[in-house]
Amino acid sequence: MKISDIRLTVVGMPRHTGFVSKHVIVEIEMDEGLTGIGEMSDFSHLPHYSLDTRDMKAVLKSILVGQNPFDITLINQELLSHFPETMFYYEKGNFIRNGVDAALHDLCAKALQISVADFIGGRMKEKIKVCYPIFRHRFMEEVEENLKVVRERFRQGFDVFRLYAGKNLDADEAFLDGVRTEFGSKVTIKSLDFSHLLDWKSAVQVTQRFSSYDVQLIESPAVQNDFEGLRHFRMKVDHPVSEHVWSYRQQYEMIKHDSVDIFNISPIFIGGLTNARKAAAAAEVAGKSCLIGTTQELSVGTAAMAHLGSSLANLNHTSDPIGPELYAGDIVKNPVIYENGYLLVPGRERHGLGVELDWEQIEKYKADDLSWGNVSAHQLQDRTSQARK
Ligand SMILES: O=C(O)C(=O)C[C@@H](O)[C@H](O)C(=O)O
Ligand SMILES: [Mg+2]
Ligand SMILES: [Mg+2]
Repeated sequence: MKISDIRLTVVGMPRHTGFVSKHVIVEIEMDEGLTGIGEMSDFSHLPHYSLDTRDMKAVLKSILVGQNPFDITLINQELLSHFPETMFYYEKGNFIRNGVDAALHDLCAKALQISVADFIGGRMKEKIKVCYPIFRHRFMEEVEENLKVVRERFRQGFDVFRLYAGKNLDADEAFLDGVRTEFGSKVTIKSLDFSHLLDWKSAVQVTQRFSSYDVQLIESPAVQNDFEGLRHFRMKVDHPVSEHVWSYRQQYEMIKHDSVDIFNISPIFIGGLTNARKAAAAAEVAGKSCLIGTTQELSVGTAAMAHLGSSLANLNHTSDPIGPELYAGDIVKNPVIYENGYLLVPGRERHGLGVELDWEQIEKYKADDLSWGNVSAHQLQDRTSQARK
C-alpha cells in the first residue's frame, strides 16, 4: 500500500459577487488503484504573491511518493518541515498541507470503505448549523444590495448571517438597522467580524456603538497576534469573542492569556483535518468552545469540514462554511447540500469525503496557475469585485 503519484489542478472560481478565488485540487494516487482528493482552497488572499504550482508538485511528490498513506502523522511531520507554521492567518503553507491531509483522509477512508467522519472518530451530528456572510461595506450604496442578499438567502432557508464590519460604520449601522426593521427576530446576526483590521480599543468603540443590535459574538477584534489586546477587549464587552486558529503557538498564547471564548477552527488555516482536530481538542481541554470557520471552500473542502464538524464534541456555535453557495460553479458531481440553514454531513454509506470530481466542470474553470491578475488590496480584504477606491 504505497502512494504512487500526486496531481495538482488549479481552478479559478468566480463568486456571485464577481470576485474570483483560485483553488488547487489535489489528487493522491495509491498503487492499488484508489485516488484520494483534497482541496487547497482560496489562495486569493493577502499577502499578494503567488506560488509556483509546478514547483509545489515536485516538492510534494518527493515527500509523498512511496509513503504508506495511513502514516498520516509521519507525513504531516514531513510536510511541516517543508511548509512550516508561521504566526500569520493566511499563511499559504497551511493551505498546502490542508489539501494534502484531506486527500490522505479521503484515500484512507476509501481504502477502509468508510466515511471520513467514521475514520476520525465517528459522528456526533449529521448536520451543522451555518451562517451566510455579508461582505464588508465600503460604500453606502452597498447596504441595499446586502439587504437584498439577506432577503434572497432567507427565502432559501438561511436565518443566521454574519457581517464583516469596521470600514464604513454608517453603512454597517444602516445594514444592521435594515435587517432588524425588516426581519426582527426571524433573522439572527451571528457575528461582527473585524478581520484584524482594527486595534482592540477601536473595536471596543465600534462594538459599543452597535450595542443596541442583537449580535451573538465578535470575531477578530484586535490586530493579529495581539493576545493581550484580545483579552482587554474580551473583558470590556459582554459578547463572547472568537478568533481564528492559525498556529499551535498562537492558540497556546490565546489559551494562556484567556483571550477568547470561542476558537474559530478551519482546516485550511491550521493546515489540515489532523491539525484541526488537535486544535479542537486543545480548546476542549481549555474549556473553550469551537466553531468551524472557512476560507470559502468548494465542495471538496466543505465536505472535509462537514466530516470534521460531525466528529467534534465541542462544536457549539453556528459555523461558517458556505463556499458552495457563494460560488457560481463547483468541481464535483455531487455538491454538498444545505438545508434550512444547515450543512448536511455526507452520509455514512458514502466512502471517503463522499464527493466525486466532475472533470467537465473542472475543465470549464481550469486556470494555468495561481497568478493574480489585476486585483487590489481592498478587493482582497473585502472579498468584492468592486474595484472603486
Ligand atoms: O471569518 C473569516 O475571517 C473569513 O471567512 C475570511 C474570509 O476572507 C474568507 O476567507 C473569504 O474568502 O471570503
Ligand atoms: Mg473571521
Ligand atoms: Mg478565503
